Amino acid sequence: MMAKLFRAVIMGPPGSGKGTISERIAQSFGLKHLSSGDFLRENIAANTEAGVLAKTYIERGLMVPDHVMTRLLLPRLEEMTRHSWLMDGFPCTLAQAKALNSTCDLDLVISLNIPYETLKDRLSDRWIHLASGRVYNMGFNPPRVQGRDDLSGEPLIQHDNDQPEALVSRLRHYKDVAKPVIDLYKSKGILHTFSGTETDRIWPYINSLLSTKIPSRPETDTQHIPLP
Ligand SMILES: Nc1ncnc2c1ncn2[C@H]1C[C@H](O)[C@@H](COP(=O)(O)OP(=O)(O)OP(=O)(O)O)O1
Ligand SMILES: Nc1nc2c(ncn2[C@@H]2O[C@H](COP(=O)(O)OP(=O)(O)O)[C@@H](O)[C@H]2O)c(=O)[nH]1
Repeated sequence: MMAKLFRAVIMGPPGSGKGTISERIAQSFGLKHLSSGDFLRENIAANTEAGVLAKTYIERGLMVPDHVMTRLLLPRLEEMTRHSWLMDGFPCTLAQAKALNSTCDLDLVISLNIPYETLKDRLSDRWIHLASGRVYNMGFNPPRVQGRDDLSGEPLIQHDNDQPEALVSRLRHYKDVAKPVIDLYKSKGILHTFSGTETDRIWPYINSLLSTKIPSRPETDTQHIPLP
């Protein structure tokens, strides 16, 4: 019998630890970590029609329009018929959530609720490897060689919009657009919210929630993760 696949979304403001926690979930539970930012970077690098369009928004520090995001992501998700996944960075608007809803049934949504001061401190110290999207933090998870990506050895950069001046408006925007999405998932009974200032303290709670839903062993290319 074909086992059911597990599909989850992680939401939270910039700097809330979506990427960091997604990596831990992927490692512990074998879900594929999908990231809207990674899909966009791939499409930009490959010069696809959607990638060329998305680039014009990202370069101006703007969100990519919903119709571009859904055109880019939904076909990729529809192809994922053999893997359980965790999506980070999508949906981030109600229109995106409705479009996702028409493609698949989510099992679980994780929402991270992190205080502003914590976000500000983390982001002002976030260093990024542009080509891969890998992130570092000089205190929390520093690179092995200062200023260099662990895998490629290429230089790390900081985004202007991670600096405190840009953060207030990014957070306001997140709150406005995420609220109806969070309300939607709450009404479906699949929303789980985690609050705190340290990823290491939030992680055990997420880990134990997921342990009740999926076995903690890596998924191979040919296996489906069965639900208990
Ligand atoms: N779901 C989405 N809808 C619209 N635009 C998006 C979406 N996801 C990503 N983008 C755009 C805006 C982002 O500036 C850009 C890169 O995304 P991402 O790698 O997630 O970085 P980010 O630094 O803005 O997010 P975060 O700080 O939350 O990690 O792509
Ligand atoms: N100091 C500190 N930094 C953290 C913690 N969790 C994540 N980070 C760092 O904070 C930044 C934002 O995390 P990230 O996972 O990119 O968040 P995202 O924007 O929600 O995807 C990164 O530089 C992480 O390395 C934490 O508990 N403490």
